[in-house]
Amino acid sequence: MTEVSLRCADLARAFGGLQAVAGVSLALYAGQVTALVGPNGAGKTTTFNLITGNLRADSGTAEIRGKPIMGLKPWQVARLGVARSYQDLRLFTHMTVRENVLAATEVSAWFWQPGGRRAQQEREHRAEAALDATGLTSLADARAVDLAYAERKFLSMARILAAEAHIWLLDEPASGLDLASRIRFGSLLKEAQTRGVAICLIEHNLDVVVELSNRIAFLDQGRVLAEGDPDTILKDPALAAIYFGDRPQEAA
Ligand SMILES: Nc1ncnc2c1ncn2[C@@H]1O[C@H](COP(=O)(O)OP(=O)(O)OP(=O)(O)O)[C@@H](O)[C@H]1O
Repeated sequence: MTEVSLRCADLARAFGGLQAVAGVSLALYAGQVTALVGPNGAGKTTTFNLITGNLRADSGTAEIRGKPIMGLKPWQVARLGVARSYQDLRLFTHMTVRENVLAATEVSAWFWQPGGRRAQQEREHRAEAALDATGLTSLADARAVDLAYAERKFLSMARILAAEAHIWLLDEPASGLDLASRIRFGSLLKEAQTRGVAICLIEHNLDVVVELSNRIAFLDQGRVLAEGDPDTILKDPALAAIYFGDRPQEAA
């Protein structure tokens, strides 16, 4: 059986009267891509926020390789090996591409480590490798704000790579990418899978989901309605009706 990298159970979070996440249970496996699929407002990004400590859960549990993480701060979760990307990318727009990637390497620089030249060189080496893997080496000295859209998406991925995390939570990383860029993106994921990274992908484009994911967790109204292999989930007419906004109860 494949190793479980992250497991959460019964996660819940309300915003006032709105139950955004209503008892989500989910496992992410080493070397596998799990796609979180569901209509707008289903609770996908909020689930990420609960896992990463960006939001506090009202209830539920989560653990990384068996270590409980509920209540930890985002930086503490990051140090347990979770890297996360955002829909709005959250780059340091006025820093250079290289500086953006170097900043992401600091997550694994433990505060008691002697800094020293060697540690610095190791971080620089990781940053250069991430730039190379994402095709950004020639743009390393450009400011993030001056990059084209697809290049910004790849910069966000370079930051993930440089963090050397074993769990990646990616919020719509392929949205707006053309086919060639999507293929490049797909090969980054494949390479990470071979290294045992557990990847969770929020994705609206079902072609991308089929291309890249091993499993789907289908969310609706804060709940996982179904989980399984992409073929089975995407062929389910009831889920398709929900996904495309055609619920039977809304038809009247
Ligand atoms: N900080 C917040 N305060 C109030 N309501 C929120 C907050 N964050 C999310 N919500 C609401 O919670 C629900 C779930 O939002 P969430 O962003 O998790 O959905 P999603 O599945 O990621 O949607 P999308 O696919 O559109 O990004 C939505 O109704 C959203 O408006």
